[in-house]
Amino acid sequence: MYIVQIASECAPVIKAGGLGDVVYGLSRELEGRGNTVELILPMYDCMRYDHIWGLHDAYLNLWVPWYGAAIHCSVYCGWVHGRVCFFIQPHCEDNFFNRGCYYGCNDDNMRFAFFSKAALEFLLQSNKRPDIIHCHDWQTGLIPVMLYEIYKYHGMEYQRVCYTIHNFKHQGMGGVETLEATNLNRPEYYFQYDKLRDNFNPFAINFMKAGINYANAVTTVSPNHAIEAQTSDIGCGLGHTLHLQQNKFSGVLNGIDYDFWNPQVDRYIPNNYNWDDFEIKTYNKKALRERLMLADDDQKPIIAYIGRLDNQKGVHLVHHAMYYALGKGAQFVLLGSATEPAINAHFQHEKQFLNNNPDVHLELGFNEELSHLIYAGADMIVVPSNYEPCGLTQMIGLKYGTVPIVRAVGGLVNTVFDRDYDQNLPPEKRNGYVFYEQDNQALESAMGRAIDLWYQQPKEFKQLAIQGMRYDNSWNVPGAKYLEIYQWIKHHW
Ligand SMILES: Nc1ncnc2c1ncn2[C@@H]1O[C@H](COP(=O)(O)OP(=O)(O)O[C@H]2O[C@H](CO)[C@@H](O)[C@H](O)[C@H]2O)[C@@H](O)[C@H]1O
Repeated sequence: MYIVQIASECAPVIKAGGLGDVVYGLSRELEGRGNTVELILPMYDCMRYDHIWGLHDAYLNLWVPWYGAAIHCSVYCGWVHGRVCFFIQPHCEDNFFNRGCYYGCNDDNMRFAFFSKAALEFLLQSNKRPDIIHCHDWQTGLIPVMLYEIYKYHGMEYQRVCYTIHNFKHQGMGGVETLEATNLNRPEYYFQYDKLRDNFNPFAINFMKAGINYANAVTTVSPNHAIEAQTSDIGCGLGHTLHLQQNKFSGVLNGIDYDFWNPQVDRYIPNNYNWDDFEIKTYNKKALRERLMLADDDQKPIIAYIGRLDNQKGVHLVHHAMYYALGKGAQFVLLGSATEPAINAHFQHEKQFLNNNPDVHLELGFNEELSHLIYAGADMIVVPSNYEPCGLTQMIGLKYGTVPIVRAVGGLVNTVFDRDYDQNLPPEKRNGYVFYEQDNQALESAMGRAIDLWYQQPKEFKQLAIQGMRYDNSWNVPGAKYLEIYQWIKHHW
């Protein structure tokens, strides 16, 4: 099959979070199974150009219709760790992707509406006719709309769309101007509830709702989250839309790329290891302590948090986890970045306050290399999310023998099984600790059990970590599931 992925991120060249990992990892798996896969991405000024090989011009005169005129774009092509990627660079005063950031601009909706339009225009003009267009999150929600309302009539009638939602919280809103800019026009048509009109704001069109209504198949990133999104407020107002479209909606658990996230071959960690030489992990722990200038004390476990610092991630519990760990005599390492000024200020303040404490380190910012050392060096990783569509950090933790302590939401439920209380799996299949409520006591109940096991029954703790390492969370199974979905939409629509 010929598959084109269209997204706003692809790790490691463009990565703000888990979306980037998934776009890269899934593409690699699909290619490994004999499919042709290409990616279309924005050409941001701030992406990691050092991860692109052989960047060359691929299509220099792409004219993208926009507001009744057209914007001149160049398309460049290069390899990102083996994946063929096309980068779209518009030449216009808006400088859509030369903003020094991936997201967070006031006109994000216009930036990505333009990107979606440009991606389709590139396919059309360069005569690319993939079997499947797989697009991701709100940034590309308008793609199936434009495909079926415009491009279908210009020679793209056989393309089918799979749309994957990684986070319902960010849906992308626009007004009449978005319809004008993209040449969709006809507000009286699109502003209907079964089309693009937002379920709550009658004056807005909703990009994600558009994607759900127009794509041939819609997925989210874990089976449990697919249920949550339809039946609770976690669908952020799209529950009803999903319910109406339930025949084409499902949850496919993400995988992680074991070429990149694998302690046996990871080139960012000083000592490679696996479950049969698990003791080597302690050298990474030592290296982590040295790197972050933590006290070199073998008698303490290291507990880590890695992730964006925002309300989704349960920041109040992240904060509590830090002090609870210290109170229990453990060390704590946090790697995270906050986009919200108040949350950023809070953790900056904590960092200063704890500056002289030899048992804690807060690294505020994005640091891919350091994240690998933390996964390899820590004993436990805490993921106390308010909601979590899938969650990759617990899966990476498992692979690195770093025991996850998670709240029972979203994909965390599908991947972490409580050592003491899981009812469905025998003890030798369990791999971490799970808590349910959103308060400090709930977090403590799980963290306390984990830390106590580390201190009191180290052999048992090691056994638990190794059981986690044996889990297969690779892209193997999810890759096959996506191919089934692609086949289904290719033959049934
Ligand atoms: N400061 C930092 N420095 C270095 N690396 C950092 C970092 N902060 C995060 N990372 C890395 O970014 C990734 C984050 O994965 P998450 O599952 O937390 O994704 P996120 O919530 O962004 O995305 C959404 O999409 C993904 C993918 O579908 C879903 O798993 C998730 O539930 C959903 O919220 C991991 O690879 C992690 O190591």
